[in-house]
Amino acid sequence: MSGAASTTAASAGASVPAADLDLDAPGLADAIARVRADVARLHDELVRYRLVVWTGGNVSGRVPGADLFVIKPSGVDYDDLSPESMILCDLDGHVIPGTPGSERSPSSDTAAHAYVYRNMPDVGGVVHTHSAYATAWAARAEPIPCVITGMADEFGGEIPVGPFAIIGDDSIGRGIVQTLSGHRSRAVLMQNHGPFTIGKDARDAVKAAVMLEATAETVHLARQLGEPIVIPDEHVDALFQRYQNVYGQRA
Ligand SMILES: O=C(CO)[C@@H](O)[C@@H](O)COP(=O)(O)O
Repeated sequence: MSGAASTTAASAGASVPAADLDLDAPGLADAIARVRADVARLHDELVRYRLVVWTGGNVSGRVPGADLFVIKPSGVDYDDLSPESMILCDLDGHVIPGTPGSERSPSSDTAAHAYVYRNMPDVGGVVHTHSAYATAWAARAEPIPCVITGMADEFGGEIPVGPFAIIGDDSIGRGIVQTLSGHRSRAVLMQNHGPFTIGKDARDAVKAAVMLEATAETVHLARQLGEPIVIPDEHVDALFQRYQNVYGQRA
């Protein structure tokens, strides 16, 4: 396929530029197949948790060890998404020609996802939705204050707002990276648009999108009853540390 070297990037520690990859090398081919399957399947979670209407949201996942990611085609019904219809891109957001799905246009937000992968090397998944409550906060450009423990657990503080940005070029990506770099939150409310979430992989970014919407709804409801009480920083820190390091099952 593309590139001269037969690097099995998935098994290598460092990330290998797309042009140097042999996409048919077994390790890399398996890694791409896994990410294609995960990304296709995870769109069902957006529907299950009612984070999207029609085709208005997207999931992508980085291919471990390679300068590649997988994203959905633009405007295709979620019921019609399959691993083979996912689109493989390099980290400049260019579709890799000759690969399954490459005959279709990738998501309108491909440039934004690519910018995040280029500039946040630890990010392995990106999600965008227009989920109702989070988008309502985004419409007001108001950060969601940290007033419930579940939010401290998951996001380590308030959910920040990113700038207004035009769809289709780097602008959204720049806004996401600017806002989330050095921030504990894995979610940003892009002004007048909606939420973008990041994670260590695509599933983790979907989890952040689900938790964000629940948070946005609960804090909105709390505000109908009066002014919610902001959790002091030292408690937020303790909750975040416990949830991130102790909660759940340890390997
Ligand atoms: O936010 C927007 C457009 O406003 C897009 O993310 C959304 O409609 C989904 O587009 P794609 O189907 O991923 O191209």
